[in-house]
Amino acid sequence: MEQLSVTKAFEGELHRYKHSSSSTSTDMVFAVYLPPQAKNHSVPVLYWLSGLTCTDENFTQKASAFRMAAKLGLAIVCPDTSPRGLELPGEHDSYDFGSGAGFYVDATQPPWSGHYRMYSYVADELPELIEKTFPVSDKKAISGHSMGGHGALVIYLRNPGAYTSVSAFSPIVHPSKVPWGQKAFQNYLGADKDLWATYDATLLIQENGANTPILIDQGDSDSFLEEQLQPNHFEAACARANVPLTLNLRAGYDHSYYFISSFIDNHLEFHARKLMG
Ligand SMILES: N[C@@H](CCC(=O)N[C@@H](CS)C(=O)NCC(=O)O)C(=O)O
Repeated sequence: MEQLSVTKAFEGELHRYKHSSSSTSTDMVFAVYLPPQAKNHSVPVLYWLSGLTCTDENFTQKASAFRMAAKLGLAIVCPDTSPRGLELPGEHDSYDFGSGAGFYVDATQPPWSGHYRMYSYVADELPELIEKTFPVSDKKAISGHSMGGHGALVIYLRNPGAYTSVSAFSPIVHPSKVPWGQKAFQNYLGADKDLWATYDATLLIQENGANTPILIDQGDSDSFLEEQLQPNHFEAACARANVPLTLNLRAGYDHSYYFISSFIDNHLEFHARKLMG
């Protein structure tokens, strides 16, 4: 693992690393914020998954999360949103597919299947690496934004017991039914709708339920709300499956990190209560 930087913040440290990933067969970069408590004892971890066009740096630079993470004693791990350094055909042509848009799935279709395996990377490889490298406990939670909110919900729902809690900002809750998800799933997963369903939070919760309350924040002035996000699908599925959901519709907020930074403290406190309770 190559250390790219260490930066002091709120008495803790933000580290960035590059490592060779067995999931993606590429180098991957991730960031980890270690709160000051990590100098004395192991701390729980929140995994943050970002959205389309992002790297690890959108959250670390724009979410304003580290003051609260330092207060709560929470580490935060931010992976990238896709493999990098490849030149697959069409990979860099659009903002909502390919680089910056791995959709947290394990692709089955060539040419993506050899590298675009972000589900395995985030759900399996990265936590294993984090837990053996840093002063963290095996208590973990997961959250994310938009495509990353989709990733957080899916990884949480497919791995019962692995995460103490899940939350999301502006998540793509029903990717099989909206243009962003359909484009990604068609290209990464092919035509098999049963396979699509294993990466669709609304269908997963209908099928499997969940055993902890879920927190979602959504801005009502988000320009993607009607076409891509449609949290009402997830809300209805949670009600049918008897899963407690807090869906905060926030008046006037858009899709940006200004929205995330306005409510990130609530999400960190929500996770800390479960991780440390
Ligand atoms: N208008 C955006 C659409 C993509 C977008 O809004 N991405 C969200 C996640 S879905 C984001 O977090 N962008 C980076 C940022 O705001 O820092 C673009 O084309 O770059």
